[in-house]
Formats: sequence, structure tokens, C-alpha cells
Amino acid sequence: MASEQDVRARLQRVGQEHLLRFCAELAPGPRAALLAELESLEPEALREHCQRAAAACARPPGPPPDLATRLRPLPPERVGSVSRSDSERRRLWEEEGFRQIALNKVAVLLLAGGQGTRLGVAYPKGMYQVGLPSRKTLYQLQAERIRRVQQLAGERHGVRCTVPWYVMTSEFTLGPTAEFFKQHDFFHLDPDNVVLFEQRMLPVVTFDGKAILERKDKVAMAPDGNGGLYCALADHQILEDMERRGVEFVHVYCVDNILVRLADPAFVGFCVLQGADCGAKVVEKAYPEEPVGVVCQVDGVPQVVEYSEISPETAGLRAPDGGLLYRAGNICNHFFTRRFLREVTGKFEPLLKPHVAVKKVPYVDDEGNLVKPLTPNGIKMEKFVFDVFQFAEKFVAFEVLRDEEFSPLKNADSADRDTPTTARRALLAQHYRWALQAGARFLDAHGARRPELPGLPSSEEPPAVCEISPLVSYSGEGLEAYLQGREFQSPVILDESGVRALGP
Ligand SMILES: CC(=O)N[C@H]1[C@@H](OP(=O)(O)OP(=O)(O)OC[C@H]2O[C@@H](n3ccc(=O)[nH]c3=O)[C@H](O)[C@@H]2O)O[C@H](CO)[C@@H](O)[C@@H]1O
Repeated sequence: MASEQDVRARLQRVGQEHLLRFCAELAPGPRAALLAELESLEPEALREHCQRAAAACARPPGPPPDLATRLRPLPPERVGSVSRSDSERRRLWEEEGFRQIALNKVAVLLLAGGQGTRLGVAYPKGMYQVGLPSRKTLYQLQAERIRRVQQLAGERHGVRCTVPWYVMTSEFTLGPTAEFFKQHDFFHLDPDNVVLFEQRMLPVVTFDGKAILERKDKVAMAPDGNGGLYCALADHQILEDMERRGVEFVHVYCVDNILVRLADPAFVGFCVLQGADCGAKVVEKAYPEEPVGVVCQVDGVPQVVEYSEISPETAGLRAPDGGLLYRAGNICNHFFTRRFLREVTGKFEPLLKPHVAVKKVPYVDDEGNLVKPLTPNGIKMEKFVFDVFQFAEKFVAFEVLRDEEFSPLKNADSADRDTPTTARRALLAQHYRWALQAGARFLDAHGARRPELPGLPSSEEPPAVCEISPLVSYSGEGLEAYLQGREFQSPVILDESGVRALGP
């Protein structure tokens, strides 16, 4: 291990020696930890990182002034749509997706390194349960959808097949996620097919380019954004692992969408049949200010423009049909071929430009007091997972129905959108629609029929609760055997052992 003197000399060279200002007063343990942390930061990279952060932050906020003139919607021939296609076409996409899954060529990759600060919990978001009757967490719902899609593909093709689950974590989420998976016996997935790996962390920097000490013995670090995926894939030889397993196609998704369809056969099949190397699932934006990125083209190149980077005027532009011109809302569900990921990790990753996020970062002041700032004081530099779209040879987008596929959990219940309540409601509204479609009828406490609302939107509380286990149905299939022509008193749960009434 390097001596304090060596570390100090390295830091002095790059103007960051303030990180050692409490070193002399630390006990041997914390002092060794701090020196080890500082030693792991390559000085030139640290200098560049700090300078870049300060320079990026000094630029005027908001979108580049000429962005609006360079922006175009995606050409229609690059966009597949579930709602605007006939059932035969949808069947072909799905069939292709299932075929690839049955051939063991499809993997899913969860981006789970985020801190979930908006939700306000201290543990990984995937461990959150939104208050479903089954009390299932997001991780469990996802694991069960993997099991079900494997089963469906296997049954269609008379094989046993595997969809490996790669989970990118960070320093914040790796330990608790690994522990949670173990505690829950990997939700009955084979642990060999669940691969956890860790993304890198970067120092958080002040507006004048100094790395921040969050404690006397600890530099403030933050994960390098979900685009840290590409370095992490290389750091942990994940593409080699995929190659060994024969994986060709990867569905990358974010942790917080309770309706996410893992390895969605329709999405995968559409991308494969289009010969795409890169794809994004989108939903129609609900309103101009909705905080979702927009999938579009900038200077003719596919890109996601984040909600923070698009001006209100541009976001509000209308197409000739009256809908939003920039309507393709990014839901952080991406398709990549392994070949494309290899190109990115080998060639393009260094070209990705980090984005700046200005945050309130607790720090120690010069007297050694811990300060929780009331206004933002620190810059986090993050790469975004979708910034590689520009390098695709063939990029496609796939539009799906919001009510069926998108309800993200971002905020605590005090907010009015994207909360535990809205996520729970969206899932239960979907299950209610599926149950009605499969022929179930619901009764109230007096045995009278409850009203039937087959088109119930996901924003409404369903008149009856019938939670359906993903192990029974992935996207509404196979429910007639359990529900056709039967009457139930809400609330009920449907799992592999059948329908079960829940106590009042
Ligand atoms: C950059 C990005 O993708 N933005 C999308 C993200 O926004 P949003 O701002 O919600 O992005 P989040 O910060 O929630 O991150 C999305 C996902 O990336 C993961 N994560 C984040 C940071 C990190 O360092 N490591 C990591 O793995 C999170 O755990 C999460 O699973 O989802 C929205 C839909 O819900 C989209 O409209 C946005 O375009």
C-alpha cells in the first residue's frame, strides 16, 4: 500500500490535496481506508474528471440553443407499434421472440445501481414492495416473469431453456441485493443463471472542481450513471459470460417499472426480424411536460433527449395528426445485440459524453463538522445507457401500450405521480382487465355483481382486486382455465395453486 506521503504527492500534482486534510487526526483503521480509497483514484483521471465536471457545470443550464432545429422524430419505418399493427404481425414478432428464447439466445439485464433518492428509501429499489396483496417486491415480480417466459418458450418448442438474469449493481446496491436474493433463494431461479456485477463509482465534485469529503475518512462517490453499464460489462467480462452461454440478444431494463415484461418476446422478435442491433421500447408521451426522455433523431442520428434537456416549446410541438410531435417516450427498456455491445465496450464507450447532475451532497467543512446542505453543492457526472444509440447500424423503436407496460416507481407517496400507490393501482387494474377478459366475474360482500369495466385505465382503482402471479400469466395468457365463468368475492390472489380468497 502507498504511504501517506506518496498519496499526498499524487494529490498535490492534481490540486486535490485537501482530501487529506483530516488524515493526521484519524485512527489507524479509517486512515488506512482513506489512503486505500485515494490510492485507487488515478491522479490524471481524477484531475480530468474534476475539471470536466466544473466546466460542464459552468455552461448555461438547459438545452443547447440550436437543439430544436436539429431535432426530428424517428422516421416511421423505424418504429413498430403494438397498437397500430394487426394481430397476425404481432403473432409473428412474438413467435420469433419465443424461438430465440427457446434457443437460449436471449438474456435480460437489469440496471439496478441507482440510489433511488426520490423514493426516499435507504435500500435498493428492487427490494421495495408497493403493497400488493401478495407483498411481492419488484425483484420478485421480475424473477417470476423470467420463470414464466422461460416456461412459455420451453412449452412452445418442447425444450428447457434459460434466460440468464444479469444485474448491474453499484457500491450502494450490491451487498443488499446479493443478500436479498440469497435470503429469497433467488426466487427459485438457478443461482448460476443470476449474475450480479458492479458498476464504477466516481467522485462528486464541487462547482470549483474539488472532490468532496463526505466524512473525514471518505470521499463522496456516486455511481457513474446507468451508462456505466458499458465499462462494467468490460470490467467483469460479462460479454464473455454471455458468449459462453450462447446469448446473442440482450433486453436491458430499469428496475422501477412494475409492469416491465422481461425478455418480452414481441419486442425481442420485432428487433430480431428488423435486423436491428439496437432498439428502444417507447410509450406515447401522456403530456408535453411528462418527465420521460424522448426517442428521436438529432442531426439524423437516433438519440434520447432527456426531459431536462428539451425546451417546453419543443416538447409541446404537435404533429399533423394532433398528437405530440415528439411522442416517443423512453421507458428505459432497450434491445442490444451482443455484437453491438462488444463494439461499444471495445470502441465507442470513451466517446460517450457524461451528463451533469447537480445535487445536495453532505460534506465535512474545514472544521470537521458534518454539513447537510440545503442547496445543491455537488456535481455528479453520469453516462446514460441510451447514449450509445448513435453508434447503431440499425436502430428501431417499438411502441407499446402504457396501460399494459409502463408504470414506474420514482417517488414517495407524497408525490402525485409514479408512486407506490400509482404502481400498485396500475398492476391491479391490469390484472382486473385480464381477469374480466378471461371470463371472471366479481361480487360484492352481499353477493351482488360488481360493475364491469373492461377498459379500466391504469390510473383508476379497480372495482375488484384479483392479483395474478406472474408464474400463472406473463401477459394475460392462460387465465381461462382458472377464471372462465367463475364468480369471486374480491380480494383474491391467483397463483399456481389456484384462486385464493384473502381475508377482509
Ligand atoms: C438516463 C435514463 O435512462 N433515463 C431514463 C430513466 O430516467 P430516470 O431519471 O427515472 O432514471 P433513473 O435514475 O431512475 O435510472 C434508471 C435506471 O438506471 C439505474 N441506474 C441509475 C444510475 C446509475 O448510476 N446506475 C443505474 O443502474 C437505476 O437503478 C434505474 O433502474 O427512466 C425514464 C423512464 O422511467 C426514462 O424516460 C428516462 O429517459
